[in-house]
Amino acid sequence: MSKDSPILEVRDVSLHFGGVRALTMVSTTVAAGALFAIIGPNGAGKTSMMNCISGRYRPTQGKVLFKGRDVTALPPDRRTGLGLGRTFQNLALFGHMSVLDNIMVGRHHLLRNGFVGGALYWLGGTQAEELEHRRAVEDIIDFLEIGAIRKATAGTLSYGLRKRVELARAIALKPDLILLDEPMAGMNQEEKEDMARFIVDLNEEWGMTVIMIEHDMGVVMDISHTVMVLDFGQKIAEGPPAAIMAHPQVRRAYLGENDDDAAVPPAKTAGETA
Ligand SMILES: Nc1ncnc2c1ncn2[C@@H]1O[C@H](COP(=O)(O)OP(=O)(O)OP(=O)(O)O)[C@@H](O)[C@H]1O
Repeated sequence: MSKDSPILEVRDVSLHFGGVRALTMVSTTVAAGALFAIIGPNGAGKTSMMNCISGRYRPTQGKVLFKGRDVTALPPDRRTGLGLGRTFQNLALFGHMSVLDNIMVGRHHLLRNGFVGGALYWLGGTQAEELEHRRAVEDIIDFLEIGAIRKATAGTLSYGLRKRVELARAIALKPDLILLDEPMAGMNQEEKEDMARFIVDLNEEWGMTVIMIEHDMGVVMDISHTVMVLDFGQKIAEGPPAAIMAHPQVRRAYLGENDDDAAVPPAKTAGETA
C-alpha cells in the first residue's frame, strides 16, 4: 500500500434488515492518517456503517476494502489481525478486573495472534516477549494518564475513566485504524476535552487513522479532518468541517436549523454530496 492509498474504502454498501434499509449505496474512502467522523440523526445508519467496517455485519451489497484488500467476507477477529481496532458504544470492560489487567487482555490477543510473539522470537523467547509486552502497556498507561488508577478495579471507576480504559485496551492491539463509537458519550465537559485531546494525539503522535461516531458537534467540528453525514441510510454530505457546517441539507437534516426550508424532508433530496 503506497503512502497516499486510502486505508479504507467503502464501495456502494447497502445493508438491509428485512424491510429496513439501514444503509443504501454508501461509498467513501478514508485516507491513511485521517481523523474521520461519521455523524447523522438517530437511526441514520452510523452504527450500521461501523459494523460493516468492523465485520460485525456483512453488507447486503457492496464491498469494504482495508489496506487495499477486500475484507467484506472476513469476520471481525480476522480484521483485527490485519490492524483494525474498535471501541464500543457501550462499555465492554471486565468490571471485576484491574485497569492493568483489562489492558493486558488486549495485548494477550495480540500475542495469541503471533504478531508480537513472532517478532520477538529471535530475542530469546518468553522473557523478552513479556518485557516488550509490559513496556507497550506502560506506554499506553502513560499516554492516557491512567497511571494513578492502574490497580483500581475497572468497575469502580467513573464513566469517563472507564471509557479511557476501554480506549487503552483498544489501542493495546496497536491498530493502524481505530473505530471509536461515541467516545464522549455520557462524559462531562472536562472528560470530553481530555478525550478529544487523546484522540488528536493518537492520530497525530501515534499515527493511527481514526474513524469516530460522535454526537457532540463541537468536538466533531473541532478535531475532525473529514466529516461524513448520513441521513436515512444515505450519505448526504462529506467534506471538511467548515463545508459540512455550511451545507444546507446538513443544517436541515442534522443540525435542526429552523428556517423556512426546515420543513423539507431530507430524504427527498438525499444523494447530494458536498
Ligand atoms: N440488528 C438490527 N435489526 C434490525 N434493524 C436494525 C438493526 N440494527 C439497526 N437497525 C435499524 O437500522 C437503522 C439504522 O440504525 P443504526 O443503529 O445504524 O443508526 P445510528 O445512526 O447508529 O443511530 P443512533 O444514533 O441512534 O445510534 C435504524 O432504522 C435501525 O432501527
